[in-house]
Amino acid sequence: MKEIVIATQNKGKIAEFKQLFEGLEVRSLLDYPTIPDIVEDGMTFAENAAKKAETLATYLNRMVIADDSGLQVDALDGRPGVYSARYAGPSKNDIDNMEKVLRELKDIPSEDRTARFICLIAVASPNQETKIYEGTCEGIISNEARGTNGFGYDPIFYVPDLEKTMAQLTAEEKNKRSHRANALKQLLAHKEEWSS
Ligand SMILES: O=c1nc[nH]c2c1ncn2[C@H]1C[C@H](O)[C@@H](COP(=O)(O)OP(=O)(O)OP(=O)(O)O)O1
Ligand SMILES: [Mg+2]
Repeated sequence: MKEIVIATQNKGKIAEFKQLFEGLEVRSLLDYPTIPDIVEDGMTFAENAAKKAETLATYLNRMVIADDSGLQVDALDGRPGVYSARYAGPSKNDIDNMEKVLRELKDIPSEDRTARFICLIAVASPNQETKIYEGTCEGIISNEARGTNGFGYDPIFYVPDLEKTMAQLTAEEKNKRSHRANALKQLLAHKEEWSS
């Protein structure tokens, strides 16, 4: 079976990529525990995605993809943005991160709680220019957490046309419309750019 390597330690992302890349063997940083942590010090999702993909591609001497993603809330001037994973502190706690967002939006009415998930996927290969693909997914920040599927900010991300939070969707439903699925569609639509 053909395999794809994804430079991520996030179990939620890994589970989604396993479904999205149905038929491929998906490997991740969890399969290479001796590789040192990759510091995400970029100013943009694209920089962080490229750094994660390039670091592991150099280390393994093969093609690697990486996903840098996060939540952008309009009423918070785009925060948590690139700091989504560590929004409430270095422990990267999903519950604390969601509580912080809900607290900051406490007095904001629902029509002003617009937000989007963003996903940048980088494809890096040794001695090749790194390619970047983007996907987004629009929603509203709910007043409270609802649902237990997915990961990260999914329980507070309400999808208006489905009248559910992302965490109330099945994995199949999320994978049809998520920022990650949309970025992957772009990647697959531009295969000629990176598959040489
Ligand atoms: O579909 C999603 N549903 C809910 N939340 C999401 C999603 N996609 C990203 N997110 C949030 C989680 C985390 O707070 C941040 C990603 O941060 P990000 O640095 O890309 O990932 P990470 O540090 O968890 O793992 P890694 O860097 O090893 O891939 O955005
Ligand atoms: Mg990260």
